[in-house]
Amino acid sequence: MRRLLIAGNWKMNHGPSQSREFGRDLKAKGLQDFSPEILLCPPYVSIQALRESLEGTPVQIGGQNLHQEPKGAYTGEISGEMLKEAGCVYVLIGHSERRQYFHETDDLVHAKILRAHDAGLIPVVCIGETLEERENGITKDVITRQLKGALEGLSPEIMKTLVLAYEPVWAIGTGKTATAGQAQEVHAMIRKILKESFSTEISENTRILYGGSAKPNNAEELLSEADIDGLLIGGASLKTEDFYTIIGIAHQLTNKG
Ligand SMILES: O=C(CO)COP(=O)(O)O
Repeated sequence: MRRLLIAGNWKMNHGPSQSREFGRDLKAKGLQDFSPEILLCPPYVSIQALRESLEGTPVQIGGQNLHQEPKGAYTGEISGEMLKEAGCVYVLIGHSERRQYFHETDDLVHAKILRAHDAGLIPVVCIGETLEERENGITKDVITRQLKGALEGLSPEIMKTLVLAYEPVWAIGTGKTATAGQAQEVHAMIRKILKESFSTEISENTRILYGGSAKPNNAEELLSEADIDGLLIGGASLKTEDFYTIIGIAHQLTNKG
């Protein structure tokens, strides 16, 4: 059974005071009886404020990235251990903005997954094709390459907890959501690759989130698809009301698998 996961990626938005305010507002709405797992990934400096303001709620905190080494002379970077100590449970790895602006490769994504696991964090590994790749009809090749590059050789132990997020680059921050059908098609393909590369069990148990202009008005349609096990939300996760509404929609739909 795959428990739905509703995750927010705040990217470079919401400093400590805004995060605290968001946390207070969300907590005030009451989250105790919701069935989906809830995750928020704020900027590093806001982790503590958000965690403290959501104390006593089921909301979990995640990092947006980590360095592939455990420590050392890497100015401006953050380690998995530090994220863990700060209270993170998850960490995003290989987001398309990291791949595009910070030149992260599939090999680096693979190294970061291993590091996250060693640090006791659950990786949320992001994959997705660009508009050009989709228009050239190579979505399947791109997804296959990203998946194999990131996951090949990982132990069943890591695969058992790891979460995938399919985020078509052309749908991120553009207001252009993949249709539920387009997303489902790729999610089903990802599950097939997992089955071929690992096992039926891993394929059936791995959660695959969708990300890219997910909003209150399309959440139900997306989450109703058989292979969509949650959402990774950018813009709409910055507003308490929108994020809360999406969690409520997921609650109504409960688990998959
Ligand atoms: O990149 C995303 C989440 O990681 C999606 O961002 P938007 O929801 O703003 O399109």
